Amino acid sequence: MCCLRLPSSQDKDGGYGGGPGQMPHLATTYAAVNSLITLGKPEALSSINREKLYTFLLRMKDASGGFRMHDGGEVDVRACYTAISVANILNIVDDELIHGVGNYILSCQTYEGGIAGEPGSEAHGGYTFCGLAAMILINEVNRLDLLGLIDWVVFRQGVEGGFQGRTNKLVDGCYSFWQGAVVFLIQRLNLVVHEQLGLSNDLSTESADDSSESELSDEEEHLEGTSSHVQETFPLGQEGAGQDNASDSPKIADTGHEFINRPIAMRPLFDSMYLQQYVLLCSQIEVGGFRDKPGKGRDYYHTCYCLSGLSIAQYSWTDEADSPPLPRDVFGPYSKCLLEQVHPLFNVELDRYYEARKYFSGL
Ligand SMILES: CC(C)=CCC/C(C)=C/CC/C(C)=C/COP(=O)(O)OP(=O)(O)O
Ligand SMILES: [Zn+2]
Repeated sequence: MCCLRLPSSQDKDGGYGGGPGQMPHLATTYAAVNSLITLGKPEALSSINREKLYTFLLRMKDASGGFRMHDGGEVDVRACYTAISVANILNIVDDELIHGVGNYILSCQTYEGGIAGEPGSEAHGGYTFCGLAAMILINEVNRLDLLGLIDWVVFRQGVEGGFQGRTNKLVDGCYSFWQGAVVFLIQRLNLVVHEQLGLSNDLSTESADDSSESELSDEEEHLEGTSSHVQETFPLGQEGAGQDNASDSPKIADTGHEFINRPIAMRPLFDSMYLQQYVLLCSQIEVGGFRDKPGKGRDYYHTCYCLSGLSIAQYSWTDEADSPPLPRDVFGPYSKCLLEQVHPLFNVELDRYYEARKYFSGL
């Protein structure tokens, strides 16, 4: 099993390469850390040299505020996310690491509303997830134009049910996670969205009342009488009050934990059942594994991100972490198809995330 080789992929100066002897790289460091957390045993967690990893992360930091993927490598939003993700989950994040990251990511949000890999490039689902997740982790998500981002992402689900990565491109199973998770994260950002809409809490409550008087759509009926499901619109001034407000912001080390415990107050902005159908019926290969689309071969990357996207879709109607979806929100036989929930900011199984947090917060 490749994970047994991970300690030897750890560079003597910190970080992980793709294999033993290879140069440390942020993408493989992120993959190695998440793999060790998924293994979850103390031997796996204690094998990570956090002090050296921190110095590797600082070495990757660029004057622009962003991070580069490896020594002499490219600076992009993916590097910002992978650096901040491992720093947060390993409890080694500090002000020096996050300094300027928000400015860099902000400079990558495009006229379309999504986020590009670098300033001046095209908005893309992979980088949009990275940028949004990193901004949440550093407590600066209110600086993004979330209304523009919503406008962009809601049009990325194709008639096939899957998501495309960018405008006018084909759908692909891996974007089930990259784009699906963007929506899943936005569902927990209702207060920032409301602020950017210029709605006060009172107005929001009024709009909730108004909509309850209007004729119910199919989705609204879906929500009727389901106490374990999200409200039709935001119950502001109740749960989540003060979130994303500088004075009440969680400490940077706690952002990943605080975020998952936010109640969802916004229904999904994509068709979750249709996405599940794309993943299971179009991306899945009968002999096992997942692919981009019919006609393509399976690979580990698409298997990982199709499954993570499927989990995101299955849990998109639940209103709190750890509560299981209703059978009607899961496509296919419940006992056979229901997946574990993933943490939407780190893409590791939620239970393993909690174990890792317990372990690393005690160090
Ligand atoms: C954490 C981590 C490693 C993040 C990676 C994020 C990610 C998936 C970035 C996308 C990269 C990219 C430009 C793909 C376009 O490929 P394409 O032109 O073949 O595909 P497209 O037609 O779907 O755009
Ligand atoms: Zn893909």
